[in-house]
This record gives sequence, C-alpha cells and structure tokens, in this order.
Amino acid sequence: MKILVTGANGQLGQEVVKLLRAKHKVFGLGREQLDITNAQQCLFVLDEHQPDVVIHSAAYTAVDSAESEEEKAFLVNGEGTKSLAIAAERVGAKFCYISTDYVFDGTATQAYREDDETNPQSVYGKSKRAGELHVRSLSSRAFIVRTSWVYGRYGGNFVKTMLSLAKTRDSLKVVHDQFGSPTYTLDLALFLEQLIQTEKYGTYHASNSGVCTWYEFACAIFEESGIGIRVEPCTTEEFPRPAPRPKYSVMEHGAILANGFEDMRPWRDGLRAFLNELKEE
Ligand SMILES: NC(=O)C1=CN([C@@H]2O[C@H](COP(=O)(O)OP(=O)(O)OC[C@H]3O[C@@H](n4cnc5c(N)ncnc54)[C@H](O)[C@@H]3O)[C@@H](O)[C@H]2O)C=CC1
Repeated sequence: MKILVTGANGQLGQEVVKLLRAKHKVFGLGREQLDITNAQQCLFVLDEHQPDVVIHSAAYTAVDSAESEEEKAFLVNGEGTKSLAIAAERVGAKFCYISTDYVFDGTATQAYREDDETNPQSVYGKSKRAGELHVRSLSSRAFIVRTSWVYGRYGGNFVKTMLSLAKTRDSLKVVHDQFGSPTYTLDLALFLEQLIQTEKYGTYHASNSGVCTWYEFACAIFEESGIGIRVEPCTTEEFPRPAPRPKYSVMEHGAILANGFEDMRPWRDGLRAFLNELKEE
C-alpha cells in the first residue's frame, strides 16, 4: 500500500511513519514538503504521489495559544483538513483524520460514544471539530480517529515533562479532577495500521483503555520508573490555563470492538512499554 502521512515530523507522525515503513511504501511529509493550508499544494502533492491512504496527523496543536490565535487554528485544523480531504477524494485515497477528545465538553459522567453530540469548549477543540465536519462531508472513504492524552518517544509530552521535573524537584502538584485515557503513540500507530487496511469507515475512539486523572498518571509514571518523589493532588483551579480542559473526556471504544478490532491495551501497560523503550535508548 502507498501511504501518505501529513505532520510526519510531529509526535504521532514520526511513530506512524517508522512503524508503517516496515511493510508499506510510506511518504512521510512534514510542513516543508506539504503545507496543508496551501490548497493547490495539497492537490499537486497528492496527485504526484497517488497514495492509497492518507493519514492526516498534521495539526495546529498548541491548545492554549489557540485561544488567542483562533484564525490560525481554524486555518490549519479546519481549512487545511478540508483541502487535504478534497485532494484525497480526487485521487481515490482513503482518508484517516486524527481528531481529539477535546471535541466533547467533558461534562459527561460516563464514557463518550462515537456518535455522542460534540460540544467543544476550547478554540482548539472547535477547530478540530471543524476538520471532522469537512471530512464527513467531503470524503467517501473516511476514518475519523479521536485520541487523547498522547505521549511517545517523539516530541514533548506529559510523561517526559514529569520525568524531567523529577530531576530537580522533591515534590509536585498534579491535577486530580480531570479524567481521561493516556495513549502511547506506538499503540495508536498499531491500531491505525490495522484500520487503514480495511474499509470499515466511520468514527473511532482510540486511546489506551482504562481511565485515570493526571495525578494518577503522574503517580504511575514515577512508580513504574522507580522514582521516589512526593506527588500531591490538586484542582484545575489551582493551575489556571487559557484554554478550558474537559473535566471528563473518557471515550468508549464501541467502534473498535463492533468492527472486530482488538481493544487497545490498558494505559498502564502502554506506559510500562514506553518507559522500557526509553530505558533502552
Ligand atoms: N498530543 C495530544 O495529546 C493529542 C493529539 N491529538 C491529535 O493527534 C494528531 C497528532 O498530534 P501530535 O503528533 O501530538 O502533534 P504535534 O504538534 O507533535 O505534530 C503536529 C505536526 O503538524 C505540523 N503542522 C502544523 N501546521 C501544519 C501545516 N500547515 N501543514 C503541515 N503540517 C503542519 C507540525 O509541524 C507538527 O509537526 C493531531 O491531529 C492532534 O490534533 C489528539 C488528541 C490528543
């Protein structure tokens, strides 16, 4: 299969390219090779490469900055996704759009289903939902894959931040009133690899399974790494941020199971695997 990956220098993009390269012909394109806000370039580059599948992981991902850069966030996540979806449809490619738990408002008390109503609270979430709507209306072969709390070898993320803070601090306060599911980029990439080979189009929730708070996630990182540091739970109000975070963004994996895929492993197993990978480096 010929697979074109956007955002190939990003945290997820690099993992996807590395994994898929073993079995497929992969075109991993960073912003320098394909700026998705350039509609003409999207048409030209896809026409040139004639991919069977486009995995669209490029995005404006600065959640807090998006609050003051609304136009930029919508240009990349909304319009950019639209241009790419049009170009993919023209060459008959399957289109896999990576989306986010931030499309939900986080007021639920039980896990969100794929067809639950979206109601994003942040500019970033609204711009990603705009991307979802374009994909649904323009692509006849679309996978929309919502993920959450992503970490992995490439790029900055919560796990790496915790490990680096532990080098200089004796104690840390971490938010204990936001619930979600951490996701290891390798586990997500393994799921995407299976998904794109099918024609089981639709919306998927793909995070590692299980639920925790950021505080519980931090505790697990230190426990699994054998680091003795005091971690104290705190509230979101103690760490005000420009963009509102969903309080509860746990996502049910109904589509994964209904379509016969194996569920993604528990988040703590993914974390353990990632920490082992870091140790081996
Ligand atoms: N990091 C996280 O916790 C989560 C991420 N996601 C989604 O997962 C996907 C991958 O995220 P990450 O790899 O973590 O983000 P990232 O920020 O590491 O990578 C995004 C990449 O997109 C590129 N990009 C930005 N504007 C572009 C443009 N105009 N044209 C081409 N490329 C452009 C950036 O240069 C960057 O390399 C994104 O769609 C994001 O919205 C969803 C849920 C959680």
